Amino acid sequence: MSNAWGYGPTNGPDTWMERFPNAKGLRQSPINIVTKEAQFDPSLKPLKIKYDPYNSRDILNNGQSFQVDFVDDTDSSTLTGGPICGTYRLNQFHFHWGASDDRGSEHNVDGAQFPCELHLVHWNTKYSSFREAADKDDGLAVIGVFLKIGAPNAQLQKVLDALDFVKTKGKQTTFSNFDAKTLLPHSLDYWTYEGSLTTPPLLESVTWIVLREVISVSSVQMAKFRSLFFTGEGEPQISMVDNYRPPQLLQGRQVRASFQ
Ligand SMILES: NCCOCCOCCNC(=O)c1ccc(S(N)(=O)=O)cc1
Ligand SMILES: [Zn+2]
Repeated sequence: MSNAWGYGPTNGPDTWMERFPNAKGLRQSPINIVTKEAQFDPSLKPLKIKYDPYNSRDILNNGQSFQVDFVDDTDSSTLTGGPICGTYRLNQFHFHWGASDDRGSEHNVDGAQFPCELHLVHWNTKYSSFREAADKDDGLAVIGVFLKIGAPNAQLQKVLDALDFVKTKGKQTTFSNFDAKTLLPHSLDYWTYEGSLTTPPLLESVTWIVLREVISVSSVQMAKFRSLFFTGEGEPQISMVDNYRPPQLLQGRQVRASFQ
């Protein structure tokens, strides 16, 4: 397993194309969003987000990030409207962050990086499961939310308090009754483009929906993210930081805006 992909000097994003040919695909993510080149599309609908706290299940350190998993066997936590057709179910959310506050997000805006980026991952219910949807052109929709250094975020703190129990790879613990909607900013204005998973297998199946408005996170809270480890219990500790893929080529894709 030593050749597993990761974010280190020998298994990081620049090596991924060796085992995951999608890395050289034409709809890879993340990207740098050049705001002046994003075209307002009046046909884009408002996002409709309905999350039921009852569906939150557990929190897991998967060795690349940590994720909060949701029970997705009913349509009780869904994304509809926006650029997508049909109903997509919330499967999990997770984050990407840096070793310091000057980097960490995957998408950039006009060349600027944020210290952290939240991804809420949804799958198209025209397919029978996340796994079946994961490699379809219209299989997944991910909402990206930037975190900016500012006031402490009380809703985020509920997630961060659980990190003490999932410090190392493979650890998980129950995480119930969490309302993911409380992590969203007031405005649901967004940019959208066709892209991919930002980690191997880099499947080109994601409609990206990146929110324009940021949510806040304090520097102390960012230090909590950095207290996790990529490595498993009993292994030499490697801090879980800089778990982000840099921006990829646009390859002629259009980024649309839901706002003027
Ligand atoms: N293992 C072969 C089949 O793979 C199925 C899909 O990959 C499953 C694991 N990866 C993910 O679920 C997954 C989900 C979201 C993102 S991201 N960062 O693009 O939001 C990246 C990865
Ligand atoms: Zn992600």
